[in-house]
Amino acid sequence: MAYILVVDDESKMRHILRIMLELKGHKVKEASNGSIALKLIKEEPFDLVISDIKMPELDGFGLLDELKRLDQGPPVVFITAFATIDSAVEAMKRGAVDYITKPFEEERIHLTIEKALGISKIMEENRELKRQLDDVAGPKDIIYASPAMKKVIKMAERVAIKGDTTVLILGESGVGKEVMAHYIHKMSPRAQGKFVPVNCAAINQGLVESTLFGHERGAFTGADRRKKGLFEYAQGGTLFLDEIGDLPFEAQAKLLRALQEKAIQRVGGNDVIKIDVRVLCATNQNLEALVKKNKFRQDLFYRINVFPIEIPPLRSRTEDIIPLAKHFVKKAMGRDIDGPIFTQGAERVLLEHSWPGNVRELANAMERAVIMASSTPITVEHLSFLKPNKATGSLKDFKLPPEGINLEEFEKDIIRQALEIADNNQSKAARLLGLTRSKFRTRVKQLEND
Ligand SMILES: Nc1ncnc2c1ncn2[C@@H]1O[C@H](COP(=O)(O)OP(=O)(O)OP(=O)(O)O)[C@@H](O)[C@H]1O
Repeated sequence: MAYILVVDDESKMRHILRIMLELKGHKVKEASNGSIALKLIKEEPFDLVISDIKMPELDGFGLLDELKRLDQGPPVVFITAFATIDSAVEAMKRGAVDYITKPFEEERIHLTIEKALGISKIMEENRELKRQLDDVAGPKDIIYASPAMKKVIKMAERVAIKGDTTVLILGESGVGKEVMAHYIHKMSPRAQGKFVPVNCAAINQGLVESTLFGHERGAFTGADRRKKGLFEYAQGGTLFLDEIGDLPFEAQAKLLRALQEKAIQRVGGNDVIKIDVRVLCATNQNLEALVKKNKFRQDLFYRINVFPIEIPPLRSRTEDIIPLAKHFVKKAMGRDIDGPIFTQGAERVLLEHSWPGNVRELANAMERAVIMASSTPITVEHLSFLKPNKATGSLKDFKLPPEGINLEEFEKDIIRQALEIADNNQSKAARLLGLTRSKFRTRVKQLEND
């Protein structure tokens, strides 16, 4: 038994197919065009779609294209009125798994459907395998939805496969530079090797070279044993040099040599040790400005700036805020969550905050909100520590446009916004507008009556 969606603008055709399919024990739903079908497919788990090609609004090919974009739709079998090779070939080229011809031959239809259902099962198994693979090899924790991040990820994936290219990851503090470095490693041919992150700003200045390149016994006071550095430790894998702008000047020369010669020497040693390590760097400083101030070597800057990737601040990719926030809430609660995670008002507060500390600030805020809320949905109250920019009584930034406004509509809109932020609590909404609850109610009533 399978769940099949029949899409045709002719109700008679849908009816004939429904009867044929139901007699074989399948469950059937009908749609009269591609748009309706698409909506249903997003809501329900169909095993198969049988669709006409020519239909008003969204035709069969359009539906197929949309399903491909969803990347998880059921397989599609087309119905063609006349068995012209052309439309059948076009259908298969576009990704349909098969086609049936009108007038229907019952036996052939059932054979086609059995075959298509077999393909459906394989597609589902493939998806499951891919999910399992992602769990093992891929970082599933890089969350994004914004076009800006999609572009960045695409670039990262493109450079990741070039397993030796140095990448410079730029962006404000907390935007996810380390997460990105890890992602590049995981998507690269070095994924089986180690990912070794090191924060250049956090290493004791005097020990930077020894930390990165290792030292021989007796190289300096306290070096009572030979020690391997992080470059050797990362052999075959990826070394991530975070806050590269803070690397001391002398160590920069040594790093440049290591990158150019793919070899290092331990501090106090003469042996040249070959290294097979990809270096990824990150900074939130302006390296060019540091070069001008003679704080960063120009030659090293050119060497590491081969492929810069800039991660935009969270405030300029607002589409990422809610998916990230939901991810952090689930993480903080340690489980999946049924039902809404945020109220509408809470989402609005999250979207309106400017997130100067970027994703890190959002992660910390969600941890705090979960403690305050203890259960979902999280409301505006649980986010009160975010202190939204409070509008001043005079609305200084609001300028009356020369063509004027409709004051009543404006007031209605402000009241609607207040209710949204207050999660429909009238007292809270009144407070947001500096009104008493009774005055607020009178206003609302007046506007409703107008
Ligand atoms: N796209 C993302 N998906 C999921 N988690 C993210 C994402 N981006 C950042 N994070 C999380 O936000 C926090 C900060 O990220 P990360 O340490 O990578 O930032 P950073 O830019 O390297 O910061 P800094 O400049 O301070 O070193 C981490 O807890 C990280 O897991």
